[in-house]
Amino acid sequence: MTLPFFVSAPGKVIIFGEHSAVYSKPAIAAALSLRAYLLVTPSKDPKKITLNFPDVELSHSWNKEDIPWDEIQAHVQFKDGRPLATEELVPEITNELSGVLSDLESSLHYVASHCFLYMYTHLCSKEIPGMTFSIRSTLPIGAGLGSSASVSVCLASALAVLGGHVQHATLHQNDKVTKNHNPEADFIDSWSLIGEKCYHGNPSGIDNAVATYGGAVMYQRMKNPSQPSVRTNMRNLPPLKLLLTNTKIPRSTAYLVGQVGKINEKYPKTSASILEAMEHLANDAYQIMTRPFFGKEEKEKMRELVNINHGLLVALGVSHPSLENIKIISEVNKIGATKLTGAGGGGCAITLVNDDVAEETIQRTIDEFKTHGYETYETTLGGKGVASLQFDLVKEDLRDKVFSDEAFASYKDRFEIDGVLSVDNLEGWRFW
Ligand SMILES: Nc1ncnc2c1ncn2[C@@H]1O[C@H](COP(=O)(O)OP(=O)(O)OP(=O)(O)O)[C@@H](O)[C@H]1O
Ligand SMILES: C[C@@](O)(CCO)CC(=O)[O-]
Ligand SMILES: [Mg+2]
Repeated sequence: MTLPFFVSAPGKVIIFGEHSAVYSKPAIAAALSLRAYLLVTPSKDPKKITLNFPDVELSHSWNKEDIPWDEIQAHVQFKDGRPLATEELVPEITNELSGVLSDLESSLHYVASHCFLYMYTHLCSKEIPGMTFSIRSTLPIGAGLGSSASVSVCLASALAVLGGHVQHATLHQNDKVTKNHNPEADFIDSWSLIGEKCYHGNPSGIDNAVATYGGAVMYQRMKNPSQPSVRTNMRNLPPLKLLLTNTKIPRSTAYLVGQVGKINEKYPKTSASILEAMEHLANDAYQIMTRPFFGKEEKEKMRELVNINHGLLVALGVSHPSLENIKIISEVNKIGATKLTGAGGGGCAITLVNDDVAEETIQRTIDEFKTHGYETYETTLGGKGVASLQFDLVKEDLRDKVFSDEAFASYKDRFEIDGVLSVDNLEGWRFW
């Protein structure tokens, strides 16, 4: 195994169907150009595994010998010689890991470390020397844009490569279009879903699927968890002008998914009707988005569906005053239709911008958002999926800077990270 190397995976925006996706309804989502990057370097002490996750202020090391490898691996299931991503987390393994995690005080650090160790102990072995795993992301964290899934996909792909279950990515982006059957990406997707289970208990799998494969998809989890989810690629995403605005109100996806679960238990018939409405809505949107001609009438319908979807999410109790404020401001300025995106409760809203709005009006609205402390992102939809960057594939004069732990830790913001590492600009990135 040649170290160091990078992997990277995108965040996502759910256009229709968040929350209903958990209840096996279809949802439509697209990858973003905002991404997580994971750098794997050899540890000075080969017995040590270190996590450097500065975005969440986590820096932690373990002695590899302290991990109960034999006890954990006794519970690992294999299929075709590779560790199998199970339908549920194995409680005995979580229990074995709790001893190694006992010195992590904050629950955020505990969950992130558990997620790492759960995948590490399945995909790697005690024979593999210690390494340092450093993550930086250009995505806002806990804001509805799939930051947890992009991290899960990065960890799953890097650990699968280290464990010898998957080869480094080899495809140039243009080769990808022709590749329909992709067992290596499928393996990464299945393990990143395990990561998402560590983060929020009951994920639909849409976020990690988009982070793995990129592009835009209609996604549906099956009611029977042993059946694979259905993923329909939407190759020709219509030209949608979207504003993505972050309220910066922190929230947890696990909590919000749990709250919808409670509504579902308390009012099963009412909630079933809301979820069914969301199902029809995602199907209607899919029909409109895949029409060969996407004109004025289609755009108008999309905006109506955005408004209806937001209303249904409000009914499930996952909005927040700041999200309503973004909706009001965009309506007063008549820039387009707004809905929350991701789990809600804070985080981000998307605005589908009307075609005829003057650039000046959009800018004025963004400035108004700013006065409330909100941040609007410029990003493109249909971003590239999971990728790896090997040392040898980068131009010789750039290698030391690109793969330096110190340089990676020193980038001040997302612009500096992308300035060096962007999967669109730095030569050497390959895709699975
Ligand atoms: N850059 C990062 N470094 C380390 N951990 C991260 C990073 N980004 C995200 N995470 C992990 O993901 C968690 C946030 O996940 P959560 O699912 O709550 O939000 P999200 O994925 O951003 O939004 P949504 O699931 O609604 O799309 C963080 O608490 C952290 O554990
Ligand atoms: C809220 C949710 O639907 C989307 C989170 O991005 C949860 C999921 O689908 O896993
Ligand atoms: Mg998440």
